[in-house]
Amino acid sequence: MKRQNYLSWDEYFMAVALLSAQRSKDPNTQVGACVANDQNKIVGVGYNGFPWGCSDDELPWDREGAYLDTKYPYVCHAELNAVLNAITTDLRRCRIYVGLFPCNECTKVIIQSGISEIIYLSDKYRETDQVKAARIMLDKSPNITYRQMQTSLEFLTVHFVPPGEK
Ligand SMILES: O=c1[nH]c(=O)n([C@H]2C[C@H](O)[C@@H](COP(=O)(O)O)O2)cc1CO
Ligand SMILES: [Zn+2]
Repeated sequence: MKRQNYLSWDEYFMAVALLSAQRSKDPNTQVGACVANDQNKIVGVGYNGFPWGCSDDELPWDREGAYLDTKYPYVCHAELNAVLNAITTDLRRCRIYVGLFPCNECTKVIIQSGISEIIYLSDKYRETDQVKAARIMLDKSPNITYRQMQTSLEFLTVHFVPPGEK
C-alpha cells in the first residue's frame, strides 16, 4: 500500500517557497516564492534580498528612518526574484507560491510574466495600499486567479541527520 502522509503538490511547492525564505537576510520578514509549471515542475525560486553585488553589510536592513536609510528602496522582493530567476520568460499556465500576498509592484511583474495563479499563505499586509492596489489589478485581470493556501500542516521538519543516527 502506498505511503499516506505524503505532501500534496500545493504543500510541496509552498514548502519550497518557505525553505527559500530561509535564505533571506531580512531580520523582520523573510519571504520566499516558487514558480511551478502545468507539469508540476519547478521553473523558478526566489527570496527577498538586495540586488546582485549590493552587499548585505553595506545596505541597511532598517524599517524606519529616512527612506534612503531603510531597506525599502533597495530590496528585491521574492516574487520578482523568482520570476527573474525562472528558466523561461514565458510563464503562462504557471502558478506562483508565495509566503506573503504580493505587493502591487510584484503583482505587475506576475501579471506581465503570464503566471495564471497565485497561491499565498500570509495576508498580513492586506490593509496596506500596496496590497489593495494589487487586489484591484488582479480582480481586473482575466487571466489570473489567486487563493489562500489550505492545508492542515502547521509545520514541516527536515533532518540533516536521520533520526536515530546521531
Ligand atoms: O510581497 C512581498 N514580497 C517581499 O519579498 N517582501 C519583502 C520586502 C522586505 O524585505 C520584507 C518586508 O519587510 P517588512 O515586513 O519589515 O516591512 O518582505 C514584501 C512583500 C510585501 O507584500
Ligand atoms: Zn513585492
